[in-house]
Amino acid sequence: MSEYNYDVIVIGSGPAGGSAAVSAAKSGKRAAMIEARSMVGGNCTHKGTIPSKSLRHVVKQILRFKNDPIFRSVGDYRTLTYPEVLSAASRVIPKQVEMYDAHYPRNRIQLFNGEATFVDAHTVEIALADGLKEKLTAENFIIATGSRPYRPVDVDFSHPRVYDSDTILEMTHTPRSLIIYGAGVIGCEYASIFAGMGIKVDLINSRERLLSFLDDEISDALSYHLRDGGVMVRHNEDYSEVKADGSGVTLTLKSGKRLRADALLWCNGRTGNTDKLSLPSVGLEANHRGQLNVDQGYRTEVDNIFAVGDVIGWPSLASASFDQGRAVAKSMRGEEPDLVASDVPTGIYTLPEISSLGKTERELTAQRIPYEVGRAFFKHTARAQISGEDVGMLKILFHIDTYEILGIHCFGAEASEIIHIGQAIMKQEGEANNINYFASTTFNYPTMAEAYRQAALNGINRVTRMKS
Ligand SMILES: Cc1cc2nc3c(=O)[nH]c(=O)nc-3n(C[C@H](O)[C@H](O)[C@H](O)COP(=O)(O)OP(=O)(O)OC[C@H]3O[C@@H](n4cnc5c(N)ncnc54)[C@H](O)[C@@H]3O)c2cc1C
Ligand SMILES: NC(=O)c1ccc[n+]([C@@H]2O[C@H](COP(=O)([O-])OP(=O)(O)OC[C@H]3O[C@@H](n4cnc5c(N)ncnc54)[C@H](O)[C@@H]3O)[C@@H](O)[C@H]2O)c1
Repeated sequence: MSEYNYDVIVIGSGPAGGSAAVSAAKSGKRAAMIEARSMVGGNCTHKGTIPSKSLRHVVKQILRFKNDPIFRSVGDYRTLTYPEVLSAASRVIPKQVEMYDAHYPRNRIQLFNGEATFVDAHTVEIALADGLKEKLTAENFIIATGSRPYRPVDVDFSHPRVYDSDTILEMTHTPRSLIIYGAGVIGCEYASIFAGMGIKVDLINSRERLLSFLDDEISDALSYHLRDGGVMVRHNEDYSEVKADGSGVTLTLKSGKRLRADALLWCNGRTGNTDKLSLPSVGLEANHRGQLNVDQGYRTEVDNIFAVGDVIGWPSLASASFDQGRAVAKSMRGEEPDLVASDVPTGIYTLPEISSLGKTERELTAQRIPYEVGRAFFKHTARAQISGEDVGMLKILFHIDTYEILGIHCFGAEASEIIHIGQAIMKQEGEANNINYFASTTFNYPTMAEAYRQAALNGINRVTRMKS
C-alpha cells in the first residue's frame, strides 16, 4: 500500500487540470481533483472562453438577422436586451459542465469540491462547502488553478457600474454606452460583442496599435472593422482615475481626456490564482503576476509539484491548456512531454474573426528572410458570396526560393477554422511544407479552401513574374 491517499492530486478543473487528471488516470494513476467551484469546467467554462464565445455567437446571429433583408421579411427585428442575449448564451455552460462531469466517475477520479491549500509538499487541506476541512496526501500535485482578472486597487469594482470580464456576465441591464479599458484580446472581443448589440463603445488601448502581435495588415483590418462597427478606438492612453456615480462612470486619462459612459468594463491584465494555495508552506513563490515558473516538463522548483495552464503564464489559452494537461501527465510518468505549446495558433473571436499561425511580415523582414505574399479576398470566393459573409482575407507568407510556408494570417468568418487547413501543411516536415500543395490539390467547391488555392496562385504568380 502506498503511504499516500493518491498518486496525484490535481487542483483546478479547467482545461489544463481536467485533461491532466484524465490523462493521469488513464495511465493507471490513482487521481483526485479538487475544485473550488461547485461545478467542474474551470473559469474557461464559467467565466472565460465559453460564455464569451456563446455571447458573441448570439450577437453574430442578431447582426445576421438585422443586416440580411431575407430575415427581415420573415420576422421583425427588434433590439434585444443584454440580459436576453446573456440568457441565450448561457445555455451552453450546463452542457459543457455535464460533459466534463462525466469524465470523473468514468475515469475513477475522485472529485472534491472546496478550496485547496498546501500544508506541506505531500499534503493539502480542503475547505469544504459545509465548513468542514479535510486533509489529503499525494505523491505528486498538479497546480492548475488558472487566472482571474487583475484588479488595480484604485478602481472600485464593488460599484454596480464597474465590471471586469467575470462580473460582466452578471450585468442585469443594457448600457447605452460602455468604456472598455484594455484593448487586449478580451477587450477587443467584448468591444465587438457590445458594438454588435448597438451599444456605443469606447475602446482604450495603452499601446500604439491593436493586438500588436498580429500581422500589421490584420491588426489594421481589425481597427477598421471595429471603427466601422461603431467602436471608438483610442491608442496610447493610460488611465489616471476611474470615478463611478449613480448615473455613469467617468474615466480620466493621463493625456487629460475625460470619457463618460453608462458603465465601464475593465480588461487590463490577469493574475494567476496562487494567493490561496499557501505556497510558502511548500517553499514556492509566485511572480508579481501570481504565476509559477516551470521547466520543460511543467515541474515547479519543488520536485513533486507541477503546474499547467494560465497559472504558468503564456500562452494562457484554453487550446494550449488542454495540451499542457496531457503533457504534464506524460512528464510525471518520466516520459518526454511532446506537446509543449510552441506553435499555438491564435484564434481571436472578434467580429470579424481573426486567426494566425507562424511568422508575421514584420518578423520575417526583421530576420531578413526573403518571402513573398499570396492573398485571397473572401469576396472573391463562391462560398463567401453564397453565405453572405464576404468580409475577410487569407494571406500566406512563403519563402521565395523554397516555397516553404512561413506564416498564415486570416480574418473573416470562420477564420479560426480556416487556419487549420494551412496548419496541417505547415506542420509537415521538410519539403512537404510547401505552398504548391494548395495550387496542386483539388478541394471541394464551393468551400473556403478555395481561398488557399487563390492565395497560393496569387503568391506563386508573383514569384514567377519576378524570376522571369
Ligand atoms: C473572457 C475570456 C475569453 C477567453 N477566450 C478564449 C478563447 O476563445 N480561446 C482560448 O483558447 N482561450 C480563451 N481564454 C483563455 C482561457 O479561458 C484560459 O486560458 C483557460 O481557462 C485556462 O485554463 P486553466 O485550466 O489553466 O484554468 P481555469 O479555466 O482558469 O480553471 C481553473 C480552476 O481552478 C479552480 N481553483 C482556483 N484556485 C483553487 C484552489 N485553491 N482550490 C481548488 N480549485 C481552485 C478555479 O475555481 C477554476 O475552476 C479566454 C479567457 C477569458 C477570460
Ligand atoms: N480568443 C482567444 O484566444 C482569447 C480570448 C480572450 C482571452 N484570451 C487569453 O486570455 C489572456 C488574457 O487576455 P487579456 O485581453 O486580458 O490580456 P492581454 O495580454 O491581451 O492584454 C490586456 C491589456 O493589458 C495590457 N497589458 C498586458 N500586459 C501588459 C504589460 N505587461 N504592461 C502593460 N500593459 C499590459 C495590454 O496592453 C492590453 O491592453 C490572454 O493571454 C489571451 O490570450 C484568449
